[in-house]
Amino acid sequence: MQKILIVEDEKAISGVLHSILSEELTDYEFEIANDGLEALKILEKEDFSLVISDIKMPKLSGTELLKETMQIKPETTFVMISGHADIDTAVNCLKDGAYDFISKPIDINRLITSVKNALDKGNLQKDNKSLKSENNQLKKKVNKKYQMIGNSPALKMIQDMIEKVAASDARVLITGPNGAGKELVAHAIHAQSERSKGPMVEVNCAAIPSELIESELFGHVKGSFTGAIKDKSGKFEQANGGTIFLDEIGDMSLVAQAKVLRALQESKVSPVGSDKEIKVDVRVVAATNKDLHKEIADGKFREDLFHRLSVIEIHVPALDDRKDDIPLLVEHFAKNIADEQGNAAKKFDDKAIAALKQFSWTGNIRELRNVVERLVILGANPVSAEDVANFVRK
Ligand SMILES: Nc1ncnc2c1ncn2[C@@H]1O[C@H](COP(=O)(O)OP(=O)(O)OP(=O)(O)O)[C@@H](O)[C@H]1O
Repeated sequence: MQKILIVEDEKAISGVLHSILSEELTDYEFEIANDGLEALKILEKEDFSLVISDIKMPKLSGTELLKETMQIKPETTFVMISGHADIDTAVNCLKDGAYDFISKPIDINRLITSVKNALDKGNLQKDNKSLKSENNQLKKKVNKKYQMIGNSPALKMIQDMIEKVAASDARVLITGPNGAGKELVAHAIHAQSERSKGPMVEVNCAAIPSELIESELFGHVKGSFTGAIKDKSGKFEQANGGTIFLDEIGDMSLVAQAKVLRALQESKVSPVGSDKEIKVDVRVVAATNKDLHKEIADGKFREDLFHRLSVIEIHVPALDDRKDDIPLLVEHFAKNIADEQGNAAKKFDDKAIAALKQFSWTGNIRELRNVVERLVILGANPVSAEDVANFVRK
């Protein structure tokens, strides 16, 4: 039950306040202190939704009580009660953090309104605080999922770039071989940006047949082609206010590239079969494992689209080019796998790590994760170089 503290040296007044307010506010518990010092001792031990305090009191005045409480429990809401002579002091109390003051003789209606408003404000602040902390916890969880492990200079440079580009709305092209972490970079950019409040919509351009990509990206209206049985929104519209991640952009047909180019130039999309144009506010992040310069030279990728997409280019190097990241990645994956299985994480001894560093990782980090999982299941604890020799065929 939430509590209200009444601080008043005149027992007759505290008694009246108590009986009026306890009748109005049946959901609250009341406590009475006879002076500021007694109140401070109570406040040090317990939390109150509201303190209603007289200003002029022996031992510790209401003003001093307010100041002391703001030091230890700044979230406490105060309503001050002032005599005629101390109106100026009451106004100063507002500057020191009190919510309101009521002058004597007390007008009952004014008292009840002020107390109810003060309680509402306190509860709103509490809700706001708990929503903020819930939001922060969620963000931390998301950020953890897309955490980029490693301390090689290459990875540190990528992390630094992510931090910088996340603060902007610039389009980003992420390049690098399969399994190197391009998708992770895209998620990290979104998660660290202001747009993280909005959606992150992923499109795997290689997985969508070229005749369907336009409808997938921009939506369609009912009847615009066989199979369009109802209106459907496209991925650009779904990503409004957030980020669209165009994965494997190098595999998109030239026809689809032309349409994406138009959407990027105009920040508008037209659903298939409609002449309506929809304005969208979307940040575009694209990724490819192809060498787009070569694709352009071969006439397979539009140069104008390349320039639109690659305002910032982040290259994620192959794991073989940053083997220094292997020890931390192994430890990270071993811990993740143990968490998934509800076991304690297995250790890898130095020789096992050295053996893993000897390999060539053509499947990059994805392949390393699979190998760690195999070794965690099949190997001893700690996982040894013999385990690596026995269970990893490369
Ligand atoms: N630095 C890293 N730290 C931790 N995990 C990583 C890191 N880089 C990649 N991973 C993990 O490795 C796997 C492959 O990464 P991701 O899917 O981002 O690669 P990709 O380059 O997008 O691959 P593809 O081109 O095949 O789509 C994922 O499980 C990802 O979480």
